[in-house]
Amino acid sequence: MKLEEVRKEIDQIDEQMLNLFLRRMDAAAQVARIKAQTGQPIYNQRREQEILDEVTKKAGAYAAPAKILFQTMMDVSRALQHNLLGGGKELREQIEHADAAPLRERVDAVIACPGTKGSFSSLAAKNLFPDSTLAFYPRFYDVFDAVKKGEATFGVVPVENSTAGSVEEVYDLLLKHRFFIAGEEMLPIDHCLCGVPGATLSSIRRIYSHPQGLNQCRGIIDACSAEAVACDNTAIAADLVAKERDPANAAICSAQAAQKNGLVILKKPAQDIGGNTTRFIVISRTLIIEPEADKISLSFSLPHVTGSLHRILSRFAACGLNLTKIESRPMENSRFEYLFYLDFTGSARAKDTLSLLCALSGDLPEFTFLGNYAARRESGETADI
Ligand SMILES: C=C(O[C@@H]1C=C(C(=O)O)C=C[C@H]1O)C(=O)O
Repeated sequence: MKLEEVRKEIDQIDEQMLNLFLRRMDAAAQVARIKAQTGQPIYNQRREQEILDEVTKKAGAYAAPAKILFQTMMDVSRALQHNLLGGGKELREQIEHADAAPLRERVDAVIACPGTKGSFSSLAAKNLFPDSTLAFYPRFYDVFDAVKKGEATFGVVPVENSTAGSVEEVYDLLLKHRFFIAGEEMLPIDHCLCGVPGATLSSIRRIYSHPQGLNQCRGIIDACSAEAVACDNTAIAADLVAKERDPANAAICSAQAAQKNGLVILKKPAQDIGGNTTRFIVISRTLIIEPEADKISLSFSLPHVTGSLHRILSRFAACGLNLTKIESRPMENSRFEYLFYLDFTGSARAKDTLSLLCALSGDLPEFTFLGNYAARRESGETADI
C-alpha cells in the first residue's frame, strides 16, 4: 500500500472514532442525568477498573497505549458530568465574584514582610504596593501567621530563585494555610558580602545569611574558607553582624540592608551566577483576581497510580494552558505521599478554563485553587527604601 492509501484509511478510522467518541460523551451525559436523580457519585472507581481490565485484556500488544486512551476518555467523561451537574459550583461563584481592584491602589493595606528593613521581600513589596505600609516579621512562618490573624492584609514572600531553586518552606506554608496568591514580583538579586568597618575578606571566618542567600553565594564562602551560618532572613543577618561587631563575621544581604546597619561592602555582587533573580508572591486570605491576571496556581494530591499526573497535565494542555512550574511536597502525616503545586498560564475567567477548574475541584483529592494573578516576565527595579 502507498502512503496516501494508508492515510486515507487512517482518515476513515478517525472519522469513525470521532463519531464513537461523541456518542460515548452523549452516553456519559445521560449517565450524569441518572446520577443526579438517584444521588450517585460521579466517580465510580470499580466500573472504570472493569473497563480498563477489559481493554487491557483485549488490546494485546497495544494494551498500554489503549489503557491511556481509555483512561483519558473516562477523565473527560467525568469532567463533562461534573460540569453538567454544576460541579465546582462554589469555586465558580468564588472566581466570578472575586475582588478585581488592583493591588497598587490598596493604600490602606498593611503588607507583612519577612526580616527587617532592606530585606529582599520588602523591596519586592515596595514595588507591588508603593503606597502601603510595610510590617516586618522575623520568619516566613510569622508572615503567614500575621496574614492569618488579620494583622496584615497581605504578605510578600519569596518562592523561587534562579540559582538556588524553590523556597520549599514557603510552599509548605502556602499549602498548609491554603491562602490565595494575589500577585507576584521578580527582582534581580545582587547580594553583598559585608562586615563591620575594619573587616576584610581575609578576616572573615563566619558568614551569616538565609539558606537561600548562602546557596546563591557558595563561591565566596568557599574562597573565604568561612563557616556558613543560617539565619531567618538576609536583613536579620546584617543586623546580627552589626550588633556583634566582630571583624570575623560577615553577612550576605542586600546593599540596602548593609547600608542601614552601617556595614562595609567587601564584595558585590557576591552571588555565583549572573542574572540571579528571585520571584516573590503576594499571599492573601481573600481571592483577588486583577483584570490582567494571566497565571493560575493550584494544588492537589494524586493516588499512586501509573500515569495519574500525566492525565491531569494532559487536560490542562488540551485547554491550551502552559505549565510553568510544578513542585511536589510531602504531605503531613503520610509517608511518601505528595501534594502537587502547579502554575499555569491562563485566566480563570475564561469559560473553558473555569469549567476545567470546576471539574477538577470535584475530581481531585485535596484540590485547591490558589489564585489567578498577573505574571511578571521581566524583573522589577530594586526599589530603595
Ligand atoms: C459514565 C460513568 O461515569 C464515570 C465515567 C465512566 C466512563 O466514562 O466510562 C465510568 C465510571 C464513572 O467513573 C458511569 O458511571 O458509567
